[in-house]
Amino acid sequence: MPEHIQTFAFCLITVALSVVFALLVGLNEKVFERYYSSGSTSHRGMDEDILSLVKSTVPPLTSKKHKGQDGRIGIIGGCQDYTGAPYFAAISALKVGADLSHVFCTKDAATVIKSYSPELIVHPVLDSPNAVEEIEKWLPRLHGLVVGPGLGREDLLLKTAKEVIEKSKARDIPIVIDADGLWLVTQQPSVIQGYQKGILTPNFMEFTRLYEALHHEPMDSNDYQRSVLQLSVAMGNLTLVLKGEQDLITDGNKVYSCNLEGSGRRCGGQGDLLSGSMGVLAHWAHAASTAGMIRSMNPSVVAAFGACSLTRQCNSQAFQRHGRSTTTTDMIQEIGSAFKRLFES
Ligand SMILES: NC(=O)C1=CN([C@@H]2O[C@H](COP(=O)(O)OP(=O)(O)OC[C@H]3O[C@@H](n4cnc5c(N)ncnc54)[C@H](O)[C@@H]3O)[C@@H](O)[C@H]2O)[C@@H](O)CC1
Ligand SMILES: Nc1ncnc2c1ncn2[C@@H]1O[C@H](COP(=O)(O)OP(=O)(O)OP(=O)(O)O)[C@@H](O)[C@H]1O
Ligand SMILES: [Mg+2]
Repeated sequence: MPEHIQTFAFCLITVALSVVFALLVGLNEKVFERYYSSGSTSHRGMDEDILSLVKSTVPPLTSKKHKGQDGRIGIIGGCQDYTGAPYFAAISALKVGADLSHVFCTKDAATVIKSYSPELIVHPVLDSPNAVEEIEKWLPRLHGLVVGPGLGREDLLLKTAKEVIEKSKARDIPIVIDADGLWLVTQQPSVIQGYQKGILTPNFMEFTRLYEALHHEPMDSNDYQRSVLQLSVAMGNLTLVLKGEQDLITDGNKVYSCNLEGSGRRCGGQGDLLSGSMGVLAHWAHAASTAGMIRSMNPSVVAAFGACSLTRQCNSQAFQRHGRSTTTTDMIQEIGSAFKRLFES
């Protein structure tokens, strides 16, 4: 066969093989997409869609606003044993973009928390005899509440937290429940059951306790997605975030998985950064939803996904600088640039 015909045949076969290969890859992607949209949803396109929804909820910075308009967030927590957790949550809320951050804690925790930062407004009322009245006075001025970081498990403090949750629900305030607030929910699920502006952020142990309290059987550790769906439904389609290697987020309809790369560093306090940021993002998402700017997704799920992505991005950035010595304080220093990268670019 002449040489030019041989070359032509070779090119033809190469082109044909490339076309077949491209078709197979395309088909594979379709199957992948179908699989994920019917089960847990986590792939780049979907992540970007949710992140752009989060972006759309971020209020613009303009010279026309007054202090407080972008969010006044309250943290219920801080007792003799734990002063770091409410501080981490409250300062994270500010760093994400809330204008004011209030901490309602016990008397002996207050001076300690104030001394960490002059930016926080600290109310030493949580163990006072009229604690609920003292906190209730502030509720009309709050846009979001985070209940639980460093709250402790004393009955009296949990009772106060419960009454504050009830009062906040009556005012339609978005409520994130974390840490010892989840201990309360495990004892009395009805305190938040069915509240559409509520979000629970359990770590693995907190989730296990909640699941077993509601389902009266051990959870299936081979299928966390199913367990998280079941628990959300049992809680009246409440938004849940099961934190871990992947953060699983659901309102009982679909499970979204946030697996943006963090690092292998698991220092205490990362969960507090998450719940504090979520308090702000929940306020922004519900405000955007009321204004008709989010229609396709539950605003609580949007806020949860945004806060998980932000926490993991902070973890990754802090780890690049500090490696094994990374602490939550280092992560908090990254909030500004992580936020910009995820939500303002
Ligand atoms: N600096 C501070 O003041 C801090 C205080 N914290 C407070 O400490 C209190 C107790 O919180 P905890 O988170 O310790 O709650 P728990 O007392 O329920 O303990 C959970 C335990 O589960 C373990 N765990 C987590 N994930 C696990 C997994 N996948 N498999 C097995 N074990 C797992 C953790 O190591 C922890 O010991 C809360 O009030 C919390 O806010 C924490 O937020 C950490 C920082
Ligand atoms: N294995 C993991 N890999 C990557 N990121 C993780 C992993 N575990 C947790 N995270 C991230 O850290 C965040 C906090 O989760 P964590 O389980 O540390 O909460 P926590 O136990 O409540 O923390 P805290 O010490 O503040 O109470 C999660 O939302 C997630 O973004
Ligand atoms: Mg925690």
